[in-house]
Amino acid sequence: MSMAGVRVTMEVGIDGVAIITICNPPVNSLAIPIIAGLKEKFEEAMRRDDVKAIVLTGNAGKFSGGFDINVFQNVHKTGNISILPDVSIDLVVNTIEGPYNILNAKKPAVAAIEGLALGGGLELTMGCHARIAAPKAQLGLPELTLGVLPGFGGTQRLPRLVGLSKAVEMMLEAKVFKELVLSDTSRGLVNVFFAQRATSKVPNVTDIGLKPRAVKKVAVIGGGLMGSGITTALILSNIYVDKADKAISMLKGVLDYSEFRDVDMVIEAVIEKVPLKQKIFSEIEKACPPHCILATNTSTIDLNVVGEKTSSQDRIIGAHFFSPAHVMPLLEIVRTEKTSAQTIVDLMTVGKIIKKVPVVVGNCTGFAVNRTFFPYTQSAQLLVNLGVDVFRIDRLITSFGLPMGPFQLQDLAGYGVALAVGKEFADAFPDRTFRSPLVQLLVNNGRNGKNNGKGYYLYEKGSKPKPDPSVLPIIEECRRITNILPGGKPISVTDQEIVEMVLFPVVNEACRVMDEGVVVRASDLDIASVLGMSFPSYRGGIVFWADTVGPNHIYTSLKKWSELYGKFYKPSRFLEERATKGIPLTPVSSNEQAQYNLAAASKASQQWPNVTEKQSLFEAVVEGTEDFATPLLKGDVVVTSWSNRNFPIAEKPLPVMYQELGLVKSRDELFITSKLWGTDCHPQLVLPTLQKTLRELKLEYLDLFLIHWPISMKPGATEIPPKTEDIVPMDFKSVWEAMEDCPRQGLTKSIGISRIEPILATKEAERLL
Ligand SMILES: C[C@H](O)CC(=O)SCCNC(=O)CCNC(=O)[C@H](O)C(C)(C)COP(=O)(O)OP(=O)(O)OC[C@H]1O[C@@H](n2cnc3c(N)ncnc32)[C@H](O)[C@@H]1OP(=O)(O)O
Repeated sequence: MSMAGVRVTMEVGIDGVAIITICNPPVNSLAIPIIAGLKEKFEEAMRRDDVKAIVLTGNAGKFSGGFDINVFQNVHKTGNISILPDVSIDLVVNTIEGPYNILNAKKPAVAAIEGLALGGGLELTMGCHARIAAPKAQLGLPELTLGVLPGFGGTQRLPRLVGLSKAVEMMLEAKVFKELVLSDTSRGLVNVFFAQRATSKVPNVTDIGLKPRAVKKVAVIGGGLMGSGITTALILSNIYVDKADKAISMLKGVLDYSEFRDVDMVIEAVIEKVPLKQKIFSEIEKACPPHCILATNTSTIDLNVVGEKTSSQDRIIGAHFFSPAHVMPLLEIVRTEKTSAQTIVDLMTVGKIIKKVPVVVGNCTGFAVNRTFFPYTQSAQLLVNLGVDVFRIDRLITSFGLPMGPFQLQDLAGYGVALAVGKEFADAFPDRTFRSPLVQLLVNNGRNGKNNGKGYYLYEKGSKPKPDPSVLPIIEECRRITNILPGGKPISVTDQEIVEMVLFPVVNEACRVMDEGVVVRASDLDIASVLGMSFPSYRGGIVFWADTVGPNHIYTSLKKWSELYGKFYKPSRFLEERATKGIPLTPVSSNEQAQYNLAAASKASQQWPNVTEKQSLFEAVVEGTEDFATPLLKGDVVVTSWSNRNFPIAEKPLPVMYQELGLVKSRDELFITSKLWGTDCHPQLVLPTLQKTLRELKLEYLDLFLIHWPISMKPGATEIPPKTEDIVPMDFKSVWEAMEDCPRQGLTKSIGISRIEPILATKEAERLL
C-alpha cells in the first residue's frame, strides 16, 4: 500500500473560495493522514484573510467512502485502540467544534458531494453549513454493517442541527464507538469486509496483466432448478442466454448445437451423472468456438473426469452456484491444474457482472465449500446416534447464528441430495465418514423432507416448520442399528459442547482444505462460509471464528472426542501443528502476514510510541521488496525481490530495517531471495544483475538466487505471461554456469529456478527446453 497520492489539497480562487479536496484512492477513505490533512487545511482556511468561504469535496468523483477500515483492522490486530478515538474526537472537536469550528465560523463551509459519501464521509458533510449533492450520489451510514456506530458525531449532528448541543454526548459516543470497534462483532464484520475484497486477488491469475474478454452470449445446458436459477441470474444482468428448453431436449440427447457457434461460455447444469457430462463436454467442444469457456455446475464430480473426453482442458472450469442460484451470492470457481488463467479471469468477471462474489478454489471432492461443510451434517448425525435430541441440536445451532440447524437444512435440501452427496464423501474420505442410516429410514417411512411436507419437521402452508414427534421412533430404530451409545446410554453433553461437536469437525476439514492448498487463503473459506453456508457474518467466517475460539481448544477437544467416539473426530495434521505451536489457523501471507507480524512485534515492544510511523516505514520495506512472506512454522522472514524492478538504493541495509522493525534480531534470521528476471536471463548479465541487487538492498549476500522463469527475454519486456515476440532463445547451459559462479563468489548461498510451471504451458517453452 503506497502512501503516495494520499493527501488533502487546498486551492484558493481569486473569488476567495478555498476548495479543500480529499485525495485517497480508490474511495477517498478517511485515513489518519487525511484526517490530519483536513484539520490542517481547515485551520489554514480559517486563518487566511483571503479565504471567504470553503468548499469541501473529494477527488475523482467521490466524496468519501468513510473512515479507513484498515485502521479498524489494525486496531483488531494490535489491540491498540489509541489509534482510533483520539482521532475522531480530534476531528470533531478541533476542526468542527474547536477554535476553528466550521459551524461557528464566519466563513461558510459547503460540502460538494459527488459519488459516495458514506459513514465518516457523510458525517463530515454534516459538519458543514450546507451540503450540495450531485444526482446519483450515494449517502449512507453503513458502519453498522461493520459493527460500529457513527463515530464522528453523526448521531448528534442531526439533532444538533435542530438545536441540541453536545460535548458530553459526543464523548459518550466516542466511548461507545471505541468499545464497539473492539467488539467481537466488529472484528468479525471487518474480517468479512476484507475477506470479500481479497477474493478478487488470485495470485498468478489476476496479477499477470490479463484483461477479461467480453462474454456476451452464454448457453446454459440443463433446465432443472440449477439451470433455471443460473439462467435467471444471467438474464437479470442482461447477458444473452440461449434458451433453457434446449437444455431439456439436451437431456434426451437430441440437441441441435448449431446455435452454439457464437457462444462465449457454456454452463452445464445437468444431473450429476459422469457419462452424461462427459458426452455433453465432448459434443460442445466441437460445437462451440475455440475461445468458448466450458463450465460445469457440478457440485461434486472431479473436473478432470468431466473434461476427460475433450482436448480443451484449459477451458474447462467449475462454476458452482449455490441454490437458489439467482439469490445466493457465492460463486465457487473451480480450477484444475490445466485451467488457463484467462478462463478463470473471464469467469470471475462474469461472476461479478451477475453480482456474485466469485471465490477461486482448487479441484477436489466437494471443492472448498461442500467439502469443508460435509462434516457439519455428519457430526450432527453422529450426535443423534450418540443419543442427542435432533431438535436440541437444531435449536443450538440456530442460536449460534446459522439460519437453521443441520436437520432442518437436510429437510430443505431434500433427502435425495443428502443420500447422493453422502455417498460421494463416504467414497472420497472413508476415514472420516460416519454412515448413519437415518435418512434412508426416513425415506423408507414415507418422509422426504420439505418436498412432501414431512421430515424431521412438519411443513404446513403458512406456518413455521414444527418439530414432528412422530420422527422419534424412527430415530430410536436408527440408534438400535448403529448401536454406538456408550454403555447403552445417551451421552451427556452441555449445550456448548453440542455446538462445538458440530462445528469443530468443520474447522478440522477447513484445515485440510487449507493445507492442501484448495483455497488461496484462509479468508476465502471465511467468505465462502458466510455467503455459501450462511455462517454468521458477525462471527467473521469459519476460520476466523476458529481462531477466536483458539486452535488449541479445538484440537484438544477433537482429540478427546476421537478417543471417546472414534476417528471421525481425529484432528488433522495441520490443526495439530498449529495448535501445538500456538499459531493461528489463518496463515496470513505476504503483506497481510507482514502486518500481522508487525502487530505482534508492536505488541511485544512497548517502546514503539507511534505505530503508524513504524507502519509506513514497514510499508516502504514491503513495497521496496515487493513481496514479503513469513512462513510461520519456521519463524523465518523471507524477503523476495526481482531483478527487473529498479529499487531505490535502500537507505539502510535491509537486515537493519527488519531489525528496527523488531521482526528479526540478526541477518541470520532473514532468508533473502532474489529472482533473475527474463530480461536478465542471459549468461553475461547474471553476475552483474546479482551485484546490482545486492547493491540496491545493501546486502553482502543472498540466501537464494533464483532464475525466475527459465526463459530469456528481450530488454524491457515486463509482461506476464511473456509475449511470444519478447521471448528469445535461451542458452540454458551457459546461464546455469553463470548462476553456478555466484555462490562460488560468495554472493549467494544457493541457487535455483523458481517458476517452471506457467512456462511449461506455452509452446515456446516446449521448444526451448
Ligand atoms: C467514524 C465513522 O463513523 C465510521 C466509519 O466511517 S466506518 C466506514 C464506513 N464506510 C463503509 O462502510 C464503506 C465501506 N465500503 C463500501 O461499502 C464499498 O467499498 C464502496 C461502496 C465504498 C465501494 O464499492 P466498490 O466500488 O464495489 O469497490 P470495493 O471493491 O468495495 O472497494 C474498492 C477498494 O476500496 C477499499 N475501501 C472501500 N471502502 C473503504 C474504507 N472505508 N476504508 C478503507 N478502504 C476502503 C476496499 O477495501 C477496496 O480495496 P482493494 O481494492 O484493495 O480490495
